[in-house]
Amino acid sequence: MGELAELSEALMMRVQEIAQNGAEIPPAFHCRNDQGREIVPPTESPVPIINFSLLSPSLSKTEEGQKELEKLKTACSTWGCFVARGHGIPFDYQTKLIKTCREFFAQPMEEKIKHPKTLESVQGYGGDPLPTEEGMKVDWFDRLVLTTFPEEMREYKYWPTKPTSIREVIIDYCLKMKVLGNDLNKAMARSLGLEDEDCFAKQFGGDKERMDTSWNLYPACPKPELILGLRPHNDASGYSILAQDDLGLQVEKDGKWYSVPHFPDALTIVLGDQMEIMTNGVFKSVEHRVVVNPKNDRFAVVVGYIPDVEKEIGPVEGLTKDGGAKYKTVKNYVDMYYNQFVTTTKALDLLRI
Ligand SMILES: O=C(O)CCC(=O)C(=O)O
Ligand SMILES: [Fe+2]
Repeated sequence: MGELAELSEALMMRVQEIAQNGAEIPPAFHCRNDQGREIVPPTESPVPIINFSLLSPSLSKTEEGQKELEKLKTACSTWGCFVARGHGIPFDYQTKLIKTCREFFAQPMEEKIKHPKTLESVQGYGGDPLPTEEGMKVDWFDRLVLTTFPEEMREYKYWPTKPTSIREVIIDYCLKMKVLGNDLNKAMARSLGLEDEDCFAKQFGGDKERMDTSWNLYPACPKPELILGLRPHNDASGYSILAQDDLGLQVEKDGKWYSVPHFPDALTIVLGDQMEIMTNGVFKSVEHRVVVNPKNDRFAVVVGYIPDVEKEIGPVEGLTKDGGAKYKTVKNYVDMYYNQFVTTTKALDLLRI
């Protein structure tokens, strides 16, 4: 078998199957390394919790509103992450979303691989290629990745049709996240005291922002101390909005791993590299990873909120007054990020001035 064919075949094998077969965990998954960092449990985790409803512009002059904006600024600049409650997405709606995600992954493999990820694209159903050579390490998860907005970027060949509601659920949820993203862009600008509260929205491209969605399944694993659902990484997005059905996400701060607390009604916002660039380093792109549960499968629906690929982004004017720009401008950072992924130099480091 040729190398490419072998790799394609490997792409077809899924972590879910390995977990269901109950076989030994292949050594390629043995990649957990806590890097000597203490792990702070969720019950003691100080990861900030923001009440989104208090970020509304109508409250920004009130004491409560001011306090929450201040909290948002501290969360984004010291943690690069926060848990959002009071965001207005009904709890039933979120439950339905996660249910559809579970239904998708519960289908037989023949159904799911009708729209597989290919070697050319990160879109479709798949995950990390299973190793084809010695020393390759892989994460313990399967995922469905799709670009949902702008509409003209959709490639329906990667979009599943079952369960029957799936396309509608994906689009409708991303539309809701578009509204939330718009509100968050404004709130972040207000929290930084920027004159133009649309400065981030403009960088995202107005209505042309890109939104990628990733539906992640982390099968239960009897040996969570050996493996990672997702190895430490920073997101290439502006920020990612996560709905999860369980604990597992950890963020790095001051050399420790902090477990992100889980509330079924909450969404977690993880700041990516492009928000760090746009805020001239005031907000922080946060390193994060996922640990796996020994008993239960874990599901997460991630929406990457990303600047328009045609748009040049860079530090916003109001944040370069003292000391100038710390980052170069860049277009289509996501591609740059993935091109750098296999090297030792991070894409963000190439843009630092
Ligand atoms: O599953 C999670 O909680 C995090 C997922 C994540 O970090 C990602 O998809 O980039
Ligand atoms: Fe991530």
